[in-house]
Amino acid sequence: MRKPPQNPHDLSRHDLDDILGTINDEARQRFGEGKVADYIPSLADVPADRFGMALALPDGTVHACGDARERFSIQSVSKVFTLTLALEAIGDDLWKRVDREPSGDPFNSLVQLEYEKGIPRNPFMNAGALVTADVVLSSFDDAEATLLDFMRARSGNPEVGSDDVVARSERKSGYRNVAMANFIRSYDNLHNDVQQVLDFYYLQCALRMDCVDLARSVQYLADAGRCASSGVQVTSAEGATRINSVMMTAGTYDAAGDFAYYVGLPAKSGVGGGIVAVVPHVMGLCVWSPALDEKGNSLLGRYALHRLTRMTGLSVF
Ligand SMILES: NC(=O)CC[C@H](N)C(=O)O
Repeated sequence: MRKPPQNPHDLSRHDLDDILGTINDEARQRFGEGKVADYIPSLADVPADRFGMALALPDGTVHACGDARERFSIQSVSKVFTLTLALEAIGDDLWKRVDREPSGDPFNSLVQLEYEKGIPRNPFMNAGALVTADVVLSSFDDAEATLLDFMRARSGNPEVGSDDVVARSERKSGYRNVAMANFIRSYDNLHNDVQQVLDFYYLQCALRMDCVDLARSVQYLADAGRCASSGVQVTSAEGATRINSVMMTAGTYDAAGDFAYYVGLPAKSGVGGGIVAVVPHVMGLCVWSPALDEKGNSLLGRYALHRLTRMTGLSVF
């Protein structure tokens, strides 16, 4: 077994390519495990036997393997970026409307909302992401254009866009999200029209990006808020630390404890099979494989991040 380096900076570029190659080979041997999400009809057609992984360093270089250039529906991975926009727009006032505690419940759970009077547990469960979406809608004249510009600048890819077919499919089948949004509205914790909030939320979830785009997009969280693709200071060093901490405790829903245990990195998953993760001060990462485990996280994505932290010694613990 490879001995973890004493210092992450001891890893050469050759080592990184080697490690990605090994993980890619191992992951492909496990195709067939897990199940592609089918509750959003247009996601059900995505082939399960795909695996890609990419990592982006602060100097702008990227290492990738497998299907890292195949685009997929980023779904809840988008919640990292809307959280960043909302925090930049209204700062700590956000925490009056959404908490930052782990939920221990599935991403689409409604159960705590009534006890907690319409204040969602964290910005990464659907309920919290709807409130965050509402804040973004109230804060920018054209929230959709702001989000698209943000994603294009972070990824360095001007072609990033949202997939209308997926957004419409979710609009048709999103009964739970409709219930949740109306319930939150009944506590006055949504300020815009409910349908407008839902439509913005579906648009953000339906963004299509690949692993390289997404590794580049989260890299600012690994470099004290500075985005290598654009040279922009996206958030302060403190802002990046805070977002990473919420990813650590709530980014993978009721599997956050399991991720801390096996992976040990701030991470955010989506039901499209993508997971972004951050090695603070070292790199932004994205892994994608569409088949999910029973908690709704990519099964091979979790495996790959586990292997990466074990092979490199890079974990926050
Ligand atoms: N965990 C996810 O990726 C869920 C996002 C999905 N759009 C939903 O609202 O159900």
